Amino acid sequence: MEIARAAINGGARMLQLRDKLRDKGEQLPLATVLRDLCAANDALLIINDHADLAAAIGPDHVGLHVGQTDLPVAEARKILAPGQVLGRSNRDPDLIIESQQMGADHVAFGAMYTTTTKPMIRNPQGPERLKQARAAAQVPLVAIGGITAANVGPVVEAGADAICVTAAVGSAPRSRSRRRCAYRRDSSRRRTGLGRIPDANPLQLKAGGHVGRRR
Ligand SMILES: Cc1ncc(COP(=O)(O)OP(=O)(O)O)c(N)n1
Ligand SMILES: Cc1nc(C(=O)O)sc1CCOP(=O)(O)O
Repeated sequence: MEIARAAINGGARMLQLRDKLRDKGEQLPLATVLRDLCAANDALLIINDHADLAAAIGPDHVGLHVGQTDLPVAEARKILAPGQVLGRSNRDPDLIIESQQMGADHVAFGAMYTTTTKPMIRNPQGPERLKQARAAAQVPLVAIGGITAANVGPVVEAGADAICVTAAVGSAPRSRSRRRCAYRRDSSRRRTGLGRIPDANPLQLKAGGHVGRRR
Protein backbone atom coordinates (compact mmCIF):
# COMPACT_ATOMS: atom_id res chain seq x y z
CA MET A 1 0.00 0.00 0.00
CA GLU A 2 2.93 2.30 0.59
CA ILE A 3 3.88 1.77 -3.03
CA ALA A 4 0.38 2.39 -4.27
CA ARG A 5 -0.01 5.56 -2.23
CA ALA A 6 3.34 6.84 -3.49
CA ALA A 7 2.31 6.20 -7.08
CA ILE A 8 -0.99 8.00 -6.62
CA ASN A 9 0.68 10.86 -4.79
CA GLY A 10 3.22 11.03 -7.61
CA GLY A 11 0.48 11.56 -10.16
CA ALA A 12 -0.52 8.09 -11.42
CA ARG A 13 -4.17 8.06 -12.47
CA MET A 14 -4.35 4.30 -12.85
CA LEU A 15 -2.96 1.39 -10.86
CA GLN A 16 -2.88 -2.17 -12.13
CA LEU A 17 -2.90 -5.25 -9.94
CA ARG A 18 -0.97 -7.95 -11.82
CA ASP A 19 -0.50 -10.97 -9.61
CA LYS A 20 0.49 -14.07 -11.57
CA LEU A 21 1.02 -16.24 -8.48
CA ARG A 22 -1.79 -16.04 -6.00
CA ASP A 23 -5.33 -17.33 -6.22
CA LYS A 24 -8.02 -14.74 -6.68
CA GLY A 25 -9.37 -15.16 -3.16
CA GLU A 26 -5.94 -14.30 -1.86
CA GLN A 27 -5.77 -11.24 -4.10
CA LEU A 28 -9.18 -10.00 -2.98
CA PRO A 29 -8.18 -8.12 0.21
CA LEU A 30 -5.42 -6.16 -1.50
CA ALA A 31 -7.59 -5.54 -4.55
CA THR A 32 -10.26 -4.12 -2.26
CA VAL A 33 -7.99 -1.66 -0.48
CA LEU A 34 -6.40 -0.63 -3.78
CA ARG A 35 -9.87 0.05 -5.13
CA ASP A 36 -10.65 2.19 -2.08
CA LEU A 37 -7.40 4.11 -2.57
CA CYS A 38 -8.26 4.73 -6.20
CA ALA A 39 -11.82 5.75 -5.34
CA ALA A 40 -10.57 8.25 -2.78
CA ASN A 41 -8.26 9.80 -5.36
CA ASP A 42 -10.48 9.67 -8.43
CA ALA A 43 -8.16 7.10 -9.96
CA LEU A 44 -8.87 3.74 -11.60
CA LEU A 45 -7.75 0.29 -10.49
CA ILE A 46 -7.19 -2.15 -13.36
CA ILE A 47 -7.25 -5.85 -12.55
CA ASN A 48 -5.02 -7.87 -14.85
CA ASP A 49 -6.46 -11.04 -16.39
CA HIS A 50 -9.36 -11.72 -13.99
CA ALA A 51 -12.76 -10.44 -15.13
CA ASP A 52 -14.48 -12.05 -12.17
CA LEU A 53 -12.24 -10.29 -9.66
CA ALA A 54 -12.78 -6.96 -11.45
CA ALA A 55 -16.53 -7.54 -11.32
CA ALA A 56 -16.46 -8.63 -7.69
CA ILE A 57 -14.80 -5.45 -6.44
CA GLY A 58 -16.37 -3.14 -9.04
CA PRO A 59 -17.91 -1.57 -10.83
CA ASP A 60 -16.87 1.85 -9.56
CA HIS A 61 -13.21 2.76 -10.06
CA VAL A 62 -12.36 -0.76 -11.26
CA GLY A 63 -11.51 -1.97 -14.76
CA LEU A 64 -9.93 -4.99 -16.41
CA HIS A 65 -6.93 -5.68 -18.63
CA VAL A 66 -6.87 -8.75 -20.89
CA GLY A 67 -4.15 -10.20 -23.07
CA GLN A 68 -4.44 -11.85 -26.45
CA THR A 69 -5.03 -15.28 -24.91
CA ASP A 70 -7.27 -14.14 -22.05
CA LEU A 71 -11.03 -13.92 -22.35
CA PRO A 72 -12.04 -12.05 -25.52
CA VAL A 73 -13.60 -8.65 -24.94
CA ALA A 74 -17.20 -9.77 -25.52
CA GLU A 75 -16.92 -12.65 -23.08
CA ALA A 76 -15.20 -10.48 -20.48
CA ARG A 77 -17.96 -7.90 -20.78
CA LYS A 78 -20.53 -10.55 -19.90
CA ILE A 79 -18.84 -10.74 -16.51
CA LEU A 80 -18.14 -7.04 -16.00
CA ALA A 81 -20.79 -4.49 -15.15
CA PRO A 82 -21.80 -2.08 -17.92
CA GLY A 83 -19.31 0.76 -18.22
CA GLN A 84 -16.35 -0.95 -16.58
CA VAL A 85 -13.17 0.00 -18.45
CA LEU A 86 -11.58 -2.84 -20.42
CA GLY A 87 -8.11 -2.68 -22.01
CA ARG A 88 -6.41 -5.25 -24.26
CA SER A 89 -2.76 -6.04 -25.05
CA ASN A 90 -1.33 -5.90 -28.56
CA ARG A 91 2.03 -6.52 -30.18
CA ASP A 92 1.13 -5.50 -33.74
CA PRO A 93 -0.81 -2.57 -35.19
CA ASP A 94 -3.16 -5.06 -36.86
CA LEU A 95 -3.99 -6.49 -33.46
CA ILE A 96 -4.80 -3.00 -32.24
CA ILE A 97 -7.41 -2.71 -34.97
CA GLU A 98 -8.79 -6.09 -33.96
CA SER A 99 -8.93 -5.12 -30.28
CA GLN A 100 -10.83 -1.96 -31.17
CA GLN A 101 -13.28 -3.92 -33.30
CA MET A 102 -13.80 -6.23 -30.34
CA GLY A 103 -14.75 -3.18 -28.29
CA ALA A 104 -11.71 -2.51 -26.10
CA ASP A 105 -11.81 0.86 -24.36
CA HIS A 106 -8.05 1.27 -24.67
CA VAL A 107 -5.26 -0.62 -26.34
CA ALA A 108 -1.81 -1.44 -24.96
CA PHE A 109 1.28 -1.80 -27.11
CA GLY A 110 4.60 -3.32 -26.07
CA ALA A 111 7.14 -4.12 -25.16
CA MET A 112 8.57 -0.71 -25.98
CA TYR A 113 12.05 -1.51 -24.66
CA THR A 114 13.79 -4.51 -23.14
CA THR A 115 12.17 -5.51 -19.88
CA THR A 116 13.07 -8.07 -17.25
CA THR A 117 9.68 -7.93 -15.62
CA LYS A 118 8.45 -10.72 -17.85
CA PRO A 119 10.04 -12.84 -20.59
CA MET A 120 10.60 -11.02 -23.88
CA ILE A 121 9.14 -13.13 -26.69
CA ARG A 122 10.33 -10.78 -29.44
CA ASN A 123 12.53 -7.76 -29.96
CA PRO A 124 11.45 -4.52 -28.36
CA GLN A 125 9.08 -2.45 -30.46
CA GLY A 126 10.69 0.95 -29.96
CA PRO A 127 9.16 4.38 -30.62
CA GLU A 128 9.03 3.95 -34.42
CA ARG A 129 6.74 0.95 -34.15
CA LEU A 130 4.71 2.84 -31.60
CA LYS A 131 4.05 5.47 -34.26
CA GLN A 132 2.50 2.72 -36.39
CA ALA A 133 0.43 1.67 -33.41
CA ARG A 134 -0.59 5.31 -32.94
CA ALA A 135 -1.81 5.46 -36.53
CA ALA A 136 -3.94 2.36 -35.95
CA ALA A 137 -5.33 3.34 -32.57
CA GLN A 138 -8.58 5.25 -32.37
CA VAL A 139 -8.96 4.67 -28.65
CA PRO A 140 -6.41 5.67 -26.00
CA LEU A 141 -3.02 4.02 -26.54
CA VAL A 142 -1.01 2.72 -23.58
CA ALA A 143 2.72 2.08 -24.00
CA ILE A 144 4.31 -0.59 -21.81
CA GLY A 145 7.56 -2.45 -21.35
CA GLY A 146 10.94 -1.26 -20.14
CA ILE A 147 9.87 2.35 -19.84
CA THR A 148 11.80 4.52 -17.41
CA ALA A 149 12.15 8.19 -16.65
CA ALA A 150 15.20 8.19 -18.93
CA ASN A 151 13.51 6.76 -22.02
CA VAL A 152 9.89 7.85 -21.70
CA GLY A 153 10.32 10.99 -23.80
CA PRO A 154 10.40 9.31 -27.25
CA VAL A 155 7.47 7.12 -26.22
CA VAL A 156 5.33 10.13 -25.47
CA GLU A 157 6.57 11.91 -28.58
CA ALA A 158 5.52 8.87 -30.62
CA GLY A 159 1.98 9.36 -29.43
CA ALA A 160 1.30 7.33 -26.30
CA ASP A 161 -1.69 8.54 -24.35
CA ALA A 162 -0.57 6.73 -21.22
CA ILE A 163 2.58 5.09 -19.90
CA CYS A 164 2.58 1.89 -17.87
CA VAL A 165 5.60 1.23 -15.62
CA THR A 166 6.50 -1.56 -13.23
CA ALA A 167 10.25 -1.87 -12.66
CA ALA A 168 10.74 1.87 -12.97
CA VAL A 169 8.69 2.37 -9.87
CA GLY A 170 10.24 -0.65 -8.17
CA SER A 171 13.80 0.48 -8.62
CA ALA A 172 13.18 4.14 -7.88
CA PRO A 173 14.86 5.46 -4.75
CA ARG A 174 12.41 6.36 -2.03
CA SER A 175 13.17 10.04 -2.01
CA ARG A 176 10.08 12.13 -2.41
CA SER A 177 11.37 13.83 -5.51
CA ARG A 178 11.76 10.47 -7.29
CA ARG A 179 8.24 9.52 -6.36
CA ARG A 180 6.85 12.47 -8.14
CA CYS A 181 5.89 12.43 -11.79
CA ALA A 182 8.75 11.44 -14.04
CA TYR A 183 7.14 12.97 -17.05
CA ARG A 184 4.36 15.46 -17.44
CA ARG A 185 3.73 17.26 -20.67
CA ASP A 186 -0.02 17.45 -20.71
CA SER A 187 -1.02 16.87 -17.15
CA SER A 188 -4.55 15.89 -18.06
CA ARG A 189 -3.57 13.02 -20.35
CA ARG A 190 0.08 12.06 -20.22
CA ARG A 191 1.91 11.46 -17.02
CA THR A 192 3.85 8.79 -15.26
CA GLY A 193 3.80 8.26 -11.54
CA LEU A 194 6.85 6.82 -9.86
CA GLY A 195 6.70 5.00 -6.58
CA ARG A 196 8.68 2.09 -5.22
CA ILE A 197 8.15 -1.65 -5.63
CA PRO A 198 10.45 -4.21 -4.02
CA ASP A 199 12.05 -6.23 -6.84
CA ALA A 200 11.27 -9.57 -5.22
CA ASN A 201 7.60 -8.81 -4.74
CA PRO A 202 5.56 -11.30 -6.81
CA LEU A 203 2.79 -8.77 -6.93
CA GLN A 204 3.31 -6.27 -9.69
CA LEU A 205 1.67 -3.00 -9.18
CA LYS A 206 1.78 -0.91 -12.29
CA ALA A 207 1.33 2.78 -12.29
CA GLY A 208 0.11 4.56 -15.33
CA GLY A 209 -1.28 7.67 -16.84
CA HIS A 210 -4.91 8.34 -17.42
CA VAL A 211 -6.95 6.39 -19.92
CA GLY A 212 -10.52 7.42 -20.44
CA ARG A 213 -13.55 5.44 -21.40
CA ARG A 214 -14.52 4.62 -24.94
CA ARG A 215 -15.32 7.70 -26.89
C1 LIG B 1 -1.37 -1.89 -19.75
C2 LIG B 1 -0.96 -3.31 -19.95
N1 LIG B 1 -0.48 -3.69 -21.14
C3 LIG B 1 -0.10 -4.95 -21.36
C4 LIG B 1 -0.19 -5.87 -20.34
C5 LIG B 1 0.20 -7.29 -20.56
O1 LIG B 1 -0.97 -8.08 -20.46
P1 LIG B 1 -0.96 -9.59 -21.02
O2 LIG B 1 -0.70 -9.55 -22.47
O3 LIG B 1 -2.22 -10.21 -20.56
O4 LIG B 1 0.25 -10.27 -20.32
P2 LIG B 1 0.36 -10.57 -18.76
O5 LIG B 1 0.25 -9.30 -18.00
O6 LIG B 1 -0.78 -11.48 -18.43
O7 LIG B 1 1.69 -11.21 -18.62
C6 LIG B 1 -0.68 -5.44 -19.11
N2 LIG B 1 -0.80 -6.29 -18.07
N3 LIG B 1 -1.07 -4.16 -18.93
C1 LIG C 1 3.48 -6.93 -18.11
C2 LIG C 1 4.07 -6.48 -19.37
N1 LIG C 1 3.42 -6.62 -20.56
C3 LIG C 1 4.15 -6.19 -21.57
C4 LIG C 1 3.71 -6.24 -22.96
O1 LIG C 1 4.52 -5.93 -23.86
O2 LIG C 1 2.56 -6.57 -23.18
S1 LIG C 1 5.65 -5.56 -21.11
C5 LIG C 1 5.32 -5.89 -19.51
C6 LIG C 1 6.25 -5.58 -18.40
C7 LIG C 1 6.07 -4.17 -17.91
O3 LIG C 1 6.92 -3.94 -16.82
P1 LIG C 1 8.19 -2.97 -16.91
O4 LIG C 1 7.67 -1.58 -16.85
O5 LIG C 1 8.94 -3.32 -15.65
O6 LIG C 1 8.99 -3.29 -18.12
